[in-house]
Amino acid sequence: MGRVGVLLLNLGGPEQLEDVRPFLYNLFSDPEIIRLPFRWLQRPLAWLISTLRYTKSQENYKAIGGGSPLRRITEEQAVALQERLTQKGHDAQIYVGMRYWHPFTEEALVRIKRDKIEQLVILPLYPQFSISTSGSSFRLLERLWSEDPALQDINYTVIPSWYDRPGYLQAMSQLIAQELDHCQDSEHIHLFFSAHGVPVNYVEEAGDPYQSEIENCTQLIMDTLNRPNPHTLAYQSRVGPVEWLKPYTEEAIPELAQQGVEDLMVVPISFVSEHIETLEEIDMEYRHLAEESGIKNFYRVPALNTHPVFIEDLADMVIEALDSPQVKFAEVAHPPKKTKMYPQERWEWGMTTAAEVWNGRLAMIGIVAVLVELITGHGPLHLVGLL
Ligand SMILES: C=CC1=C(C)c2cc3[nH]c(cc4nc(cc5[nH]c(cc1n2)c(C)c5CCC(=O)O)C(CCC(=O)O)=C4C)c(C)c3C=C
Ligand SMILES: [Fe+2]
Repeated sequence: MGRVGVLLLNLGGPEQLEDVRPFLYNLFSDPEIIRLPFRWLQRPLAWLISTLRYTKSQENYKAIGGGSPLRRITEEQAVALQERLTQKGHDAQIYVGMRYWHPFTEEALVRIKRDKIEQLVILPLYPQFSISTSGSSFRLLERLWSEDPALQDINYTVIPSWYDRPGYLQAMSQLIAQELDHCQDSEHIHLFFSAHGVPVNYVEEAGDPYQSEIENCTQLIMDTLNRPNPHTLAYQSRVGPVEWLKPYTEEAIPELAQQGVEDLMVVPISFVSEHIETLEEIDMEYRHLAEESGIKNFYRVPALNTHPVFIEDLADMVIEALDSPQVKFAEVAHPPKKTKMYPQERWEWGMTTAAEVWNGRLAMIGIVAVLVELITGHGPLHLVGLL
């Protein structure tokens, strides 16, 4: 086997407050983040949204110390992974490729070429696949590969998602168990799995497997944890006016409080590192909301970061990927679209949406017929030659 490299993919985050606006511009310029009917609208809209959003976003980054810790933690994960691979007898160089901030994916590829890597394992640091995260990075890589013959010489393989790996599930349940064991009467604590949301149309129309992977992952973690605690899954970090996956975290927390839940433990589920959405959104905004809603004890399970069981599993994933048939971008970058059937297209008898739509259509034909007769002096049947 030639020189081995591992490319860790993540989203990236602004390291200082001045980075927030250009970071948001990069994020919203991505058609996998905002899906628009016209490509030419993407950049003007990205400029508008980043301009309108950055001061509020800067306040959030200020609240967690002035920048995202995502780069530092991802680089620590890279070092830990390299050490674990070495201990397992595998010499590999690890690269970090962020989608929207430094070190950009493009920068990582320059280093990969410079180091003359021959075998590359591409490993997204998102346990579950979404078009908006791993999918976006895979599409970018697919394009960069198609434009660069030097990259085409590298034997690469992609790991699309890994939420069902026993090591990852074990590490997550260890973190939850540890947190529960610090509390009294821990069996009464309600476990609240909070995943990053995506717009509903990603799942229902674009075929994003994200929701089903998140649901399976939650169940697998609960099975591995093997404790009697009740649990709920909800989705956080909604952006913009369209409908996102439900229940929304900000609605589910007060609802649980109303049902009498007093002890809530939030488990961040779609992230493996601490970042703005754990440190600010969960630890500050949702904690405040929970306390206002009547939750007495609010706990949060930490992100995996460099948890040794997790790093061990990443190392095993890399070794297994090197020994398995290669997975190419074309297989993972484009999930098959779903053909959505709207309720008004599915015929059912009775006072249904379909009947209402057909009544409307027939009424429109009637109105047009009357207008035609008023204007031409002849009815439609006369006009088509039937009378
Ligand atoms: C699985 C994880 C993530 C999914 C799915 C995801 C989808 C998604 N995100 C936005 C909008 C924003 N995301 C932002 C930051 C951000 N998002 C994730 C993860 C997922 N995003 C991470 C790891 C980060 C970086 C956090 C950091 O520490 O800097 C932001 C910027 C932060 C803010 O202003 O709130 C935005 C905006 C959309 C629209 C989307 C799906 C379509
Ligand atoms: Fe996000």
